[in-house]
Amino acid sequence: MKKIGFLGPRGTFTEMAAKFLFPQDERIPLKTIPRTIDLAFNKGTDYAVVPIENAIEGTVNVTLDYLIHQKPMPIVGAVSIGIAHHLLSASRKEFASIAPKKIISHPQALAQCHAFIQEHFPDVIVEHADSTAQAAAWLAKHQQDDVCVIANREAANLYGLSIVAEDIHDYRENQTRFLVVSASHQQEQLVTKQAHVGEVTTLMVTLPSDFTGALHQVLSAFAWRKLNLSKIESRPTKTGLGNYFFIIDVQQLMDDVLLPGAIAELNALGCKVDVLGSYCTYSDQLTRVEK
Ligand SMILES: O=C(O)C(=O)C[C@]1(C(=O)O)C=C[C@@H](O)C=C1
Repeated sequence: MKKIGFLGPRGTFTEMAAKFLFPQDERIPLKTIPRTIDLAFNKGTDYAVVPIENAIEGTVNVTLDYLIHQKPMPIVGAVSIGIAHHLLSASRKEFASIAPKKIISHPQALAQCHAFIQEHFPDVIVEHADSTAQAAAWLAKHQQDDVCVIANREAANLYGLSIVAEDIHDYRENQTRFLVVSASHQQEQLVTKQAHVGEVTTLMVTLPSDFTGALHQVLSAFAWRKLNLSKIESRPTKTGLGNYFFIIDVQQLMDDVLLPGAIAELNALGCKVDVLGSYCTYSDQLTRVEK
């Protein structure tokens, strides 16, 4: 049985993702995303499952930055999970009669429900927790009537809280993509074939400084080879204002010809290229996106 680290406690969305990919394995809840990554890096777990991107709020910067700057590890898989947020209370009151002074949750969850909070509780104090389930566990312990948390149904059941408002995320199509990273395992077939929706190679490209049209030339190296890109994102190198690198997702696994050719072309332009992973992607929606 493998050991899977995830952002805990039990009842997080990350646990849903870990359970989906590793239903038979031992799942180990950890307090924060960095700690989850640390343990996999030190080979205390076989895999870490960490959130990377949300359809409403975008990249989970702490995951990307920590993986790049602190504990680099290959990405060996990714899974997208449908995300539904609910407002949870320790009391049994109806929505119309609650007046929370404070709403606690993970910053990503709070951001995904921003419009709901503004509309219904414009003066509420918003407090960050390490995860949605951690906020739910706190409320179950402290039983405060004037506090609500945002978390999922599983957390409501686990911690005995009631759902006072359902599906409070601001846009219906809410999904989060989670990465599976490992210091000890290669990419492998993680779940049943039906959940497999595609393949990705993630590259980190640092442009040479002061090179007019560099990004244009980088993109051309993929374009003329007909390599499809599904994401391009810039993040600061943390070496000075205005210094950025690019994270590029190419929609295919590493091959012998096209991707090595594109990388060689980028190197010739003076770019530094790191392959962060070449892996299969999965989804709980069970639909294969044909290329
Ligand atoms: O707090 C949780 O339940 C998590 O699993 C973290 C997390 C995230 O960081 O994006 C995961 C999915 C949702 O987007 C909200 C929160």
